[in-house]
Amino acid sequence: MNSLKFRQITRLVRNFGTTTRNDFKVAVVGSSGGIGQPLCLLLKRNKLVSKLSIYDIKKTPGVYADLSHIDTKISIEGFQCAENLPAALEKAHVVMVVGGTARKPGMKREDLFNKNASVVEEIANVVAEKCPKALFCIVTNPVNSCVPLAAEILKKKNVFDPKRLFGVTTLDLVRSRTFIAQILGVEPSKVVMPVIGGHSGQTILPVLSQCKPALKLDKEKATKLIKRIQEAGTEVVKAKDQDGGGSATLSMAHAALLFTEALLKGLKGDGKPVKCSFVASDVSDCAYFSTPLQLGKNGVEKNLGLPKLSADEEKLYCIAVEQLKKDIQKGIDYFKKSNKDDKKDKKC
Ligand SMILES: NC(=O)c1ccc[n+]([C@@H]2O[C@H](COP(=O)([O-])OP(=O)(O)OC[C@H]3O[C@@H](n4cnc5c(N)ncnc54)[C@H](O)[C@@H]3O)[C@@H](O)[C@H]2O)c1
Ligand SMILES: O=C(O)C[C@H](O)C(=O)O
Repeated sequence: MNSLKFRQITRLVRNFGTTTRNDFKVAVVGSSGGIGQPLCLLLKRNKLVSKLSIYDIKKTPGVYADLSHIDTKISIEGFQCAENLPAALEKAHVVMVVGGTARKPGMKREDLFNKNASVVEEIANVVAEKCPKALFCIVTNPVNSCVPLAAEILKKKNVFDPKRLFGVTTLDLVRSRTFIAQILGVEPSKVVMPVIGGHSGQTILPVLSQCKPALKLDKEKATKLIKRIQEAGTEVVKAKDQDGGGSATLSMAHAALLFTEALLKGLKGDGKPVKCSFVASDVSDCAYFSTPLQLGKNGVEKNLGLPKLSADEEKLYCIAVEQLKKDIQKGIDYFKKSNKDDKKDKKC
């Protein structure tokens, strides 16, 4: 496909319907994928978005053509090929990264790092250059290592702002609400509970003691519920094995939409949205940790800190912290190694 020609076509269409009250450009990287496509559909229907920029290394023309027929005012531009990534991200207010490889049964999220680190690296470099003030959100796994890697790249370029880099953990919240609502027999929207830590196995810590409405479970049932939330991603991976493979896509697109909406409301100054997300913080012994965040015009307005934990949750917290430290270090080590290799290349 001729990427330049494609860009020219999209430029023509881009000006269709530009006057919305919300002037926000959202860029989706990995827009042709299992998460990317439904997420773009949801964003193309969202009133807080005025421009949707889609980027992938493949299938963009088809996804673009399809989305561009949807009769909403939101303008859309489509980009393919690495050389067009800067144009895709230019002036974006929110960059949502859903590109990269997904798990297959038997794999842990950590196993994806070798493949996905280079994707995050590439995108973080362009974010640093083209939209350093954007709210930069990473869905790509392993979130626990990809976020620290992106931070190192932004730091190297002197544009790191801890208020603007997010690991998206919203799916853990979405799942928790669903499972708890089933237990309590209430509407999922009525369930409010922090899920802290990271986004992988035991680093996912649902704080059941803080659940509203109150959840009164005996220890065995509470342990079972926590395990189900921590392993929910694997539950989907196993179920999808019979159907071509992959991990959660539809529920993740929904979760990414919820998170994007909260960010845009914050940017707009519309209320005081609160969401948990994996960010640089000093609330724990880890350099990055997910806690409830109040969002605002500059991203994180206030880190609401660690919720009160029960004695059992304190134990789970310590396990999460120990694992997270390793995951975070993996991201930092990758950056160091990749930088060393860069320097070596230059000498040659
Ligand atoms: N944070 C979470 O809660 C969560 C939930 C579900 C999935 N994920 C992760 O999201 C990622 C994507 O999952 P999926 O199911 O959509 O995968 P997928 O394979 O269906 O789609 C990935 C897309 O990324 C594109 N891509 C690959 N390299 C790229 C690059 N350099 N630049 C731009 N696009 C690129 C591919 O072409 C593909 O279209 C995986 O890493 C998965 O583990 C995270
Ligand atoms: O489990 C995965 O690999 C994808 C994602 O992190 C999830 O929680 O569904």
